[in-house]
Amino acid sequence: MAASHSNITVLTSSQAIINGTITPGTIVTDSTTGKITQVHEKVLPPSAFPAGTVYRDYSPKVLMPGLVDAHVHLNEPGWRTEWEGFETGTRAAAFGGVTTVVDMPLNAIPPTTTVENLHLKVAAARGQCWVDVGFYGGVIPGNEKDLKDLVSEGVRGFKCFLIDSGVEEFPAVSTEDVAKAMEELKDQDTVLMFHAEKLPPLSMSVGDAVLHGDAPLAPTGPLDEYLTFLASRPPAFETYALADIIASAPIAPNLPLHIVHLSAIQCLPMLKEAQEKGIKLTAETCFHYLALAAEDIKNGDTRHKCCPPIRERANADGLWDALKDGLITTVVSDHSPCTPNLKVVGGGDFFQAWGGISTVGLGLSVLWTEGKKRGVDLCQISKWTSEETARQVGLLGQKGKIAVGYDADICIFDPESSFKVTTSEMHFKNKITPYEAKVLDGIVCETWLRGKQIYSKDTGFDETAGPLGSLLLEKRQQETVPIATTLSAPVAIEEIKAVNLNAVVSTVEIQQS
Ligand SMILES: NC(=O)NC(NC(N)=O)C(=O)[O-]
Ligand SMILES: [Zn+2]
Ligand SMILES: [Zn+2]
Repeated sequence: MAASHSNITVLTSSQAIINGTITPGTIVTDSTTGKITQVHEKVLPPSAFPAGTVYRDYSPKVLMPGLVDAHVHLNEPGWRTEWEGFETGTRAAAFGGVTTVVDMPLNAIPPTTTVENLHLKVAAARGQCWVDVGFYGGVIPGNEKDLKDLVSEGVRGFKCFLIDSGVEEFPAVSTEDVAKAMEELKDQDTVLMFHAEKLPPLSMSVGDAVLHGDAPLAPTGPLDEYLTFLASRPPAFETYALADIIASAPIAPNLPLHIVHLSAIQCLPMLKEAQEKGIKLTAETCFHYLALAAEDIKNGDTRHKCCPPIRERANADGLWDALKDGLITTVVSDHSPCTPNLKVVGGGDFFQAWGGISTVGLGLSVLWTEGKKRGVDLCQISKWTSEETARQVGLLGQKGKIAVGYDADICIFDPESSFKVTTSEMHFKNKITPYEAKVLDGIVCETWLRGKQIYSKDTGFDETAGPLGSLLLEKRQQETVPIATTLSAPVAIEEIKAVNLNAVVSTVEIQQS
């Protein structure tokens, strides 16, 4: 009898993030269906479950939903697999309690701009992923007729650039191209996302500088000085792009629009006003815009180069406030690595170095380290990095929450410990990140994917089971109301055992063996 319940595992702790609060919690998971079958807002003893049930008490560590990192560049297939790949990128994710990543359409060759190209990407990913992986499609000039087919094939949204992307096979779109994409997508269940930096027109003044043609602002100081780089991508690039997006929004009033990696706080009043007018516009920001500041970046330290740039500390303060107010809803990594020779180059020339920061898997600790100084709790962090990111990519109902019927993706987090970031904490392919040698608070002790432990701080990755990640190619879904809800009222032990044996969760039936 005992062996028949080996697919059921009970995770319990005096601290769990359930229904948006930290509470004692017990989570019953089924590794056969991969689902959470019961959630109790209290610590239940092993005797509450049938003999043979695996039972783990993690008190006082925090049981939280696995993170959904809605913005990573895994760069495979093609020659930039040297920069990152599915195996290493998703391993790094699992290390950091991230159980789902969504891969950006650019940097791989070919880019994910057609169904054929998506199929190549999916073939490259299969069997390599330690966590679940979804895919974005890309909008480039002239591919509007590919977009609906990409929706049908399960892309979780689309990204386009309003400025040079840094890679030639993924050109920027014009306002007219955006209009065409919006026409195609206006009745589709998807999201259109923008790299929202755009060059204002000729001789529009930007701060002290005046723009010339469509070239980015020419450097006005030494090329290895961070402030020279910062000044070359001013907030006006972001506000100008945002104004353009807002002006186009009426073309597709039902289509969700989303700003990726928002950096400049000057965008915030515009975002607020657009949302108040009923425009379906959301924004994400990144770990590095919240935790790093221009004042601290040493000249020549091109590990910090990304676009839009990391701005001053006062800017980070404003981004934190916008998160707390719910104006910005998500925080992602924008993990966009490259090889060291392209990142630290030309004696620290910010204009030659690749733009992109390696963070996947470090984000939870980065956010906790900075957030707790600012009075932020783990529930808020979890909302920004799990629940809301899952919603953003159409996975809410399946990912991003500890709730019955959801995938049993769990991160076990110890907020009281800290660690120094060394190469052994960097599981991404190229061990180069601005967080190197920094001490971060909060350690991910274990990561569980669909009811199975895939990573443990003590025993490492489960190499025997191998990468267990699935590719998320089913169509986007809205949140569904699970059949069973969290049980918070006192429940008799016999009743729990009965539920455990007979649980039917959403449409998935638990198999009895
Ligand atoms: N080609 C890129 O990976 N670009 C990325 N680069 C950054 N953020 O610096 C991005 O998301 O725009
Ligand atoms: Zn971008
Ligand atoms: Zn990106």
